Amino acid sequence: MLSLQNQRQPKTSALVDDYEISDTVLGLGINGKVVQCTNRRTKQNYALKVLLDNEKARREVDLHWRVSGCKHIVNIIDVYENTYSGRKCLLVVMECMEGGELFQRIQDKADGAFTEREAAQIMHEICAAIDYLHSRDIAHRDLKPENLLYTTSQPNAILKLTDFGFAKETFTNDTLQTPCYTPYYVAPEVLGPEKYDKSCDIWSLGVVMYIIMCGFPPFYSNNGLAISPGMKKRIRTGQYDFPDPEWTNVSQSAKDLIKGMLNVDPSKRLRIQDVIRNKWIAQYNAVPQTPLCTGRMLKEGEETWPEVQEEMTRSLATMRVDYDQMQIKALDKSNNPLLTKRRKKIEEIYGTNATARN
Ligand SMILES: Nc1ncnc2c1ncn2[C@@H]1O[C@H](COP(=O)(O)OP(=O)(O)OP(=O)(O)O)[C@@H](O)[C@H]1O
Repeated sequence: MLSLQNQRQPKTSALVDDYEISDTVLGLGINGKVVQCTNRRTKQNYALKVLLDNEKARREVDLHWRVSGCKHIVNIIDVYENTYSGRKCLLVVMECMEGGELFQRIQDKADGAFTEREAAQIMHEICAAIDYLHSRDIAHRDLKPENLLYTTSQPNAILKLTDFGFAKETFTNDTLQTPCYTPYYVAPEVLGPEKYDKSCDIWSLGVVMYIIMCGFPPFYSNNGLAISPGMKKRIRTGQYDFPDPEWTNVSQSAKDLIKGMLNVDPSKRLRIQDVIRNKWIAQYNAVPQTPLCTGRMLKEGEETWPEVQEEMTRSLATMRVDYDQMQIKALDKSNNPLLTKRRKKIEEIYGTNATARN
């Protein structure tokens, strides 16, 4: 159930009255196409994402809209609720990110032109987006290369995070949203551990930073199959290294930061506050200008890049499921008397499996 508080309402007028939809496809995702559209009055170009209107889509739009004010998050301009061939759709008009994906831009740089300091600046921008979200108790849960886009192809372009399809409010627990539950009386910590969802974003930050520094991922499957059992084990046990020669000149501070973000235990993993306070991020202007081999390695691995993306997508999906289950277990084990009382009441109403619904 979505809170109506502060929730903006989509327009019910026809989108085509205000925007002309073009044939230019900006990107493809599991939820459909993102196409270019043009404001009829201002002639400005925008990106249009079409979603089938359902509860999941409403949540995506609501959360994305709420955090649209952040400089490092793709801005939502307008949302329409229109019907096409009898199907209700949500039409999301966003700023058009003409600069394309982060890793394409790094790959396009001349060999040796990309330095550790630039890498730190990029991480600083991505961390600003995650900090904005986490401080508002929202976890993105789908932070991956293709969701990091540049405003333009100019040198001063801004890097922004998009795609809130898996975003989640970290203090809302569906299991407790029953008529007998009054949220105003309950302290946030009573609602259960919210750390798992946020720690998923920190793991992604660690993987993205690793790739930014060297041009290949920390975990990959040996047999070419996306997320093989071996790869899953390596992720779970934190088996990755910093091989030579790509990592030889990279600073120890950068490696330590990655280690902190890829800690296998989500409760020991760094939090976004630790990350943004880390010297390598906070004082990115003082990071050494050591040339990195990222561009060359990305070029060399161009053919396998779709697999790298696929693997990260699957790893995140696995992690979301695992963490949701850990969260439910942690809730079940909680000794908090108020929670126990509520759980008993829920069980009286819905039966014994009620607390496992999510
Ligand atoms: N505002 C934008 N400007 C330009 N291109 C965009 C914009 N938003 C999305 N795209 C492109 O469209 C692709 C798909 O968008 P998005 O990730 O939002 O859709 P999705 O269906 O949720 O995808 P996914 O499969 O990643 O979950 C992006 O990877 C990107 O290439």
